[in-house]
Amino acid sequence: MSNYTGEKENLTDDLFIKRLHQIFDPISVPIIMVNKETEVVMINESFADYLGYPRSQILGKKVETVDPNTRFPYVIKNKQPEFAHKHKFINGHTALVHRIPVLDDDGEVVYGFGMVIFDDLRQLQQVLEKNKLLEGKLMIYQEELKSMRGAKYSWNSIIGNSVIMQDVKSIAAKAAKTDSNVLIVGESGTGKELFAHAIHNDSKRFDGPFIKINCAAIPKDLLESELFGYEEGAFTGAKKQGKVGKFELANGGTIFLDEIGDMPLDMQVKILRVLQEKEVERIGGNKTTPIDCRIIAATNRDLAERIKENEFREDLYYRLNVVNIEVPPLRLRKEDVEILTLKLMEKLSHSLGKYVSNITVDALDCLKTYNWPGNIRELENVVERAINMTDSETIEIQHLPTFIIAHNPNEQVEPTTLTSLRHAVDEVEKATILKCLKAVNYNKLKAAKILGISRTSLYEKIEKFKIDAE
Ligand SMILES: Nc1ncnc2c1ncn2[C@@H]1O[C@H](COP(=O)(O)OP(=O)(O)OP(=O)(O)O)[C@@H](O)[C@H]1O
Repeated sequence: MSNYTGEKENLTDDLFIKRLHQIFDPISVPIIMVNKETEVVMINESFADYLGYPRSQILGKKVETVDPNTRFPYVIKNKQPEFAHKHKFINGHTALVHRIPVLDDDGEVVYGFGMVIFDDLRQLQQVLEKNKLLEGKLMIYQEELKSMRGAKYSWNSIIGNSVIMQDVKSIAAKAAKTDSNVLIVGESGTGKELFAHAIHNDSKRFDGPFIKINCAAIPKDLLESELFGYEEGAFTGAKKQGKVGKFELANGGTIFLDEIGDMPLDMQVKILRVLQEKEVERIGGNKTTPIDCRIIAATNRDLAERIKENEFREDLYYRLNVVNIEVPPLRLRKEDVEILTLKLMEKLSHSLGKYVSNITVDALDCLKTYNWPGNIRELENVVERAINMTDSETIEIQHLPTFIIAHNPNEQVEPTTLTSLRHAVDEVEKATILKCLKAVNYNKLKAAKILGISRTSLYEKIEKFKIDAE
């Protein structure tokens, strides 16, 4: 620093000005310096071009004579800089300029420094418009990225008013407020993933990423690179630029290890290491990256059993199972079937673009007595199928699959008896049609209306059941 002041003091004024020109000429931004008498002592080529005069005609002249609108006299008098001021030049251009007084050690003005930061305000306008557009686009991408990386579901997405579900939700809500690892257990299709999303969304990490990996769906030899990533050229077939692993992607947020019970033992060891060391190392890499992410794991396997069979590491189990959430199967909360069915009808009607809002009591009773081995996922499928089957706004019993209609909760139905059950249904159908035909004096149009089927379909059934309809 002392060098800088010392050197400047040794320079003659002429040399100093020469140096300034040498510095500012190569710069394409218009720059000017005036002395305290507002005489131009330096003007770079860019500024001279901008004003449209040769430099020799400007140097040494009072700046007011070159540019009558100049505010340099005020800046020098008031010793106050003006930043990004709008200025109309004699050449008719409106620009944005800085004017800065240069003070000596005693605070007295020695020079005035000026530069044009935008030589055409229309350009600035365009830049601002472009920026606005880019900001808008950025917001859309950020939203998209959030929905791709983020957790979609909240507590409201988890439908169920049964006491058992209320209890599970309240445990999960408490877990959300801690930063402990969570293990969610329950049969397939019970909504474990919904719980994982809701916990993340209600946690302090809600703003961070939510990264899901299904440990059972990814081939064993790819799982490691999915979880930990790899460096360039780590193995044959590796992407040139390498790959970021799920743990790194989840940094600052939550990683959801779905189907953890199916994770191979060697990978369990590696996960345990990440949990203990809180850092990951990419395959083929030689540096570790610190990781701050919460783990939510889920499984439909009996982990205690897997531990006994030496298929799951006990130490990993304890690390993951800090908070345990057990999502009950649907058969243990049959009181939720009605609300779930209605909400699913609403949701699926919307996505299928077919408005179906009612379900008959018979059809609903049938759903309530079924045991739902596939849980809510199965109910979702059944409701979707029924919406597709119905021609009205109502789901009726005949829109449900036969295996649900045939289900008898008090009796174990053997597959072989299903034919006779179907036969029984046929018998009931035949008797009902016959009764109806008799009641309307064999008027087929009236009978079809009462039975809620088309005339063609009635004729087909008369034919099928060999009913004497004359
Ligand atoms: N309580 C619920 N309310 C509304 N929808 C639910 C509920 N539980 C589950 N679902 C729906 O059921 C389907 C299965 O849920 P989810 O994938 O969360 O189950 P899972 O227990 O994680 O299953 P798996 O063990 O097979 O991965 C999803 O479409 C989900 O939206």
